[in-house]
Amino acid sequence: MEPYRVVEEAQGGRKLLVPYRGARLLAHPIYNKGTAFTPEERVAFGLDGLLPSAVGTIDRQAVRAHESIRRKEDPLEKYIGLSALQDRNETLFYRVLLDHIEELLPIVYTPTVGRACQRYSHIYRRGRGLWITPEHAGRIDQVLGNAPFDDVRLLVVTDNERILGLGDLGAGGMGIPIGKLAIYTAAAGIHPTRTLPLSFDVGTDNQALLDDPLYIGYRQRRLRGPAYDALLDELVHAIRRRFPRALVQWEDFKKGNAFRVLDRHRATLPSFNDDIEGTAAVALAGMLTGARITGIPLTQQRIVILGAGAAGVGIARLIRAELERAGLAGPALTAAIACLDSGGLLVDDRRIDDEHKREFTWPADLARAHGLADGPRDLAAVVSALRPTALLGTSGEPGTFPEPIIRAMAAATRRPVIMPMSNPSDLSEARPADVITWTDGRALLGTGSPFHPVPFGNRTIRIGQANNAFIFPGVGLGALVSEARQITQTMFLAAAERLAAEVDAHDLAAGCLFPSVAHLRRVTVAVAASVARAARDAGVAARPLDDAAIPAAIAAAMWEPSYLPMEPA
Ligand SMILES: NC(=O)C1=CN([C@@H]2O[C@H](COP(=O)(O)OP(=O)(O)OC[C@H]3O[C@@H](n4cnc5c(N)ncnc54)[C@H](OP(=O)(O)O)[C@@H]3O)[C@@H](O)[C@H]2O)C=CC1
Ligand SMILES: CC(=O)C(=O)O
Ligand SMILES: [Mg+2]
Repeated sequence: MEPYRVVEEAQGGRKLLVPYRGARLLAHPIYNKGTAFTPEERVAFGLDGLLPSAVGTIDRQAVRAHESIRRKEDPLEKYIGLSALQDRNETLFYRVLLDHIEELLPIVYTPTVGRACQRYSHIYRRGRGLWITPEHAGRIDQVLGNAPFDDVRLLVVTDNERILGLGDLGAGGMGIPIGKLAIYTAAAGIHPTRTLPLSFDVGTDNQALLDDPLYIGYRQRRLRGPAYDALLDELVHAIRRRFPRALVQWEDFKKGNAFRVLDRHRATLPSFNDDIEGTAAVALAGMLTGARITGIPLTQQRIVILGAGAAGVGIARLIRAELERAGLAGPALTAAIACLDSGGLLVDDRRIDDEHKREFTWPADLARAHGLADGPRDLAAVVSALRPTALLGTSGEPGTFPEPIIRAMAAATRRPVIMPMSNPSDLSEARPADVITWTDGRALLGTGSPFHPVPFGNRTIRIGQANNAFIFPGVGLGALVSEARQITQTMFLAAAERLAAEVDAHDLAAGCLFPSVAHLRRVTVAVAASVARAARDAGVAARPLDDAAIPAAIAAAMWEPSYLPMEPA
């Protein structure tokens, strides 16, 4: 591990201390400036003759790099091109990503990252981040010492078992931590040297991968049970020791491990599960924006969630917490949220072994009071009986919001909130153009993956993205600036409320539940400020900041992708 060092100069300038020269410097993505090395730097760092004559600027380089990405037609080729740029010159990669965030987020993130994860072993070029396997047991601390930089503040860790809605993708899941951290850097300005993607590669039960001669991962069936826990405990303690200031984001673990790992390590190190908690905050934000548009307060909404896994349970927990804060209690609180799994509505006259589902299981009496005593309790029956004002999908099953159900929603509610949140796009519970047609343009929509705007009548409807990308960068940034020791539920409530508040009057009038992704960086700063405040108020901030001090602390923590003058280290 090496330090990344920037020195402040007396005149207020900043210089980067660089430990490499010549070809090694050009090959280092963190320090490389390509054609933008100045004539003086070319002499000082032994680069003369290694670069063409013209001295470029990052602006011109960004135009060239963007042109070459645009020329590619296949999104997967664009992904490969962008990864190559990231591996060559990270500053330029982030500059291009930020300049074209709406166009490129669907490449580095959902939906294309899903395809990249599926094809990972076949498109693999170069390692990034760390891969921890059972072969490292007993020496994980030493392996963490091989990370390229020493002051890591943020890790995104996956065990690859539930990558988006695509299931167990083995070592290919690494595309997700890499993509999430790219969003952290683009949206929250976390410097790339402070981030570390980590694949907890404990094997795969995906037979096609095990049979693939090109598979790059740990070619064994998944480690499970106490051996899994012991390896993860070792990893967590090694992270604590090596990177004592780091926050960990657990990502795309399958439900059982997702809940267990989160609970087991919540107090060991600042950590959160993005699929359970980040997703919940984006869903709650969508509900709060919906309430702003319709004027129906959250406490009077009837909410149905299709999918009672990690995401669905997380959403139900956070919405319930918000409802409790608003004074709802008892049976009214229970009745406000109906959750369904593949067996239909969760009711206690059914056998439900999953303890997390039981948190949202209705007493049979409540189901009976709503006319759901006998007969099917599938989504169609539930929508017909409850006449919900909001329908959220976290099932990972495409087409599970079919026309009759959406039409029934629209018949009962003037402006129903409909959020098919499953990823990637092909797994969305419904396609926005259909939902808009079936509701005569009245639905308030949010989708997990990006969809093109939909023309309807004389207007074009922008589809808001109900994706945790609007939440986790602000939660991470707010937690880091306040040096939060734990990530609390109140921090996610604050993030959700702030995201909803960031939807402007124009978007509200147009019926958009979320801001445009083009504003991701501005929204992230706002969310981070609210999260830092919530961390302070919850008493978990080692650096409790006054409201007035928060904006400056956030601005100081954020990196802009531009080149610094260099000096030999
Ligand atoms: N937009 C966003 O920001 C996010 C979206 N997601 C997406 O949510 C999806 C689910 O993720 P996750 O919760 O982790 O997955 P899980 O596997 O934990 O949960 C899936 C749930 O859906 C239920 N289900 C599956 N098929 C049906 C069906 N036909 N009808 C009703 N219920 C069904 C399952 O039922 P059973 O329990 O009976 O098997 C289970 O309860 C993924 O596609 C993921 O990409 C996740 C995180 C963030
Ligand atoms: C967005 C996300 O985290 C997921 O689909 O898993
Ligand atoms: Mg996820």
